[in-house]
Amino acid sequence: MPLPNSIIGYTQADRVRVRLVLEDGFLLIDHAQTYGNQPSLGCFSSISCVSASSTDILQQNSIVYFNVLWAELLPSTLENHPPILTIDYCKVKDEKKATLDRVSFLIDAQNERACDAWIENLLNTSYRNTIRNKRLLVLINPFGGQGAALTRYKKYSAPILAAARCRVEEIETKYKGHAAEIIENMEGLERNYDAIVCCSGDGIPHEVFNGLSKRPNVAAAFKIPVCQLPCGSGNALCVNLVGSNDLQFATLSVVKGIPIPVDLCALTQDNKRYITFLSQALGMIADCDLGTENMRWMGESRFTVGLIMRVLSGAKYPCKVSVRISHESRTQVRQAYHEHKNKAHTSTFERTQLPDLKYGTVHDPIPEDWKSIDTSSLAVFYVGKMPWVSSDALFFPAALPHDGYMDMILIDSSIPKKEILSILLGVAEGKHFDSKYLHYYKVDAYRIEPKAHSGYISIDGESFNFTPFQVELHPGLGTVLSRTGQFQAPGIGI
Ligand SMILES: Nc1ncnc2c1ncn2[C@@H]1O[C@H](COP(=O)(O)OP(=O)(O)OP(=O)(O)O)[C@@H](O)[C@H]1O
Repeated sequence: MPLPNSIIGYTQADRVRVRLVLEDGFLLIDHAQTYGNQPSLGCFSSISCVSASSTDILQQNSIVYFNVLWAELLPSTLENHPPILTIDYCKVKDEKKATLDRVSFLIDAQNERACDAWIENLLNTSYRNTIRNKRLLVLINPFGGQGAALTRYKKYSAPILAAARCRVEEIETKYKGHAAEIIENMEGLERNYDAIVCCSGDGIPHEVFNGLSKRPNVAAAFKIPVCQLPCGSGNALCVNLVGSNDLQFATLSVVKGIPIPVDLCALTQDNKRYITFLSQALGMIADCDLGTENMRWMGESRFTVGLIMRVLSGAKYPCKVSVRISHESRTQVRQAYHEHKNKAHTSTFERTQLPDLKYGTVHDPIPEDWKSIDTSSLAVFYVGKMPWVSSDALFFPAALPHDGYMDMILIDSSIPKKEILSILLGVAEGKHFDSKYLHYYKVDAYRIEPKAHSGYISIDGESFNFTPFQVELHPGLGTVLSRTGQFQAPGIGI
């Protein structure tokens, strides 16, 4: 028997009769059915009053399925009091901010069974693209976001996860590297969880991907989606997957997110092998990120101030870059972007072991077909696998989750200082992409060898040794939870 797609209920406050209809894309809470085109006689407790046209009714009294968390029928506890239908959902503003809310209706006792079936229909539709009652492993860095991560999680995220009836295990990280250890060693991780949620900055996801790479069955481990509740100082993973760093909106996206495969990068340095999911930087960006700790008192502007100081002083970062470039001109990069943008996501990775390194490690000879760029005057070396590197820096507008390339930006310090400044201060909207003063390549492997004795290397925002490293791609190795199945970035025009 098909499940019913509408049910009659009554508002609790004034017993106004309403029809709850499962429309295409949203749940309609319809006064008009009862009263024709007349204004309604009352209001719902949590939804604004309806007064004018049917368009207003639609706009004001509908809940998009993505925002529906749960619905249930509470049997009546008092004699002669009908059962109550409750619908928990997130009120969403501008596709960026969310708040938890609930609407409730009285149901005729004789409609109880029909209402149960309707609820099933509503939940099936609301969770069409993802798992219901997700089992979540939440890793909380209590020091993330200047020590506010735990409090913010409890206040803003936990209530939404509870409303969605997720089954949650929370673990606080106790020291640097703890998240990687938890993920590497947890028994039954693949069996017991539907997602790993990093309640942190980008440091914990970095550790999680590295922990997953050490599991005995790497293919199964990397199928667990990783996602982020933005509770750190840098929350790029969330910005790319959710399109906002509002904690409640991100929590809704954890509940409703769609698993998608993402390329991950293998990095070798000294005698170690790592996974990096976001970015690798040397030069001004790494310097401003990691070398401005003494300016933390300035808050977020330390990065901009650090940048201006370095550009004005003509800072240079001599190094040798050897790179396997797949798309070199901006036209080729655009073509590659549009070719891959709408391709179906199919993860090709099936072996149980971490894939072999196609190009060896940083200690092996450099393949002959790699291009060599030997420069004493590099200003910026930045490689990314996701468009946003922070909520206000769209450094890699052409990056895609699963195109098999990393995006590389090189800027030489010999260009006019005002051009470097305008590029770096203009990344907020990704407008630098068309600047003739920078190189923007799609690459699939590279090595960088710094020539100075000391400096900063930033990998996913974390500080690494200042020694040569080499990176190549593992296409589609990782899985993340995306709000829409894509990265949330404007992309680049044709
Ligand atoms: N209990 C802990 N004590 C100290 N360091 C920790 C702890 N838990 C996690 N860490 C480490 O803190 C680092 C930063 O974490 P995260 O990215 O979550 O926060 P953040 O606020 O963005 O920090 P930062 O501004 O330092 O990047 C990571 O390297 C992580 O391993």
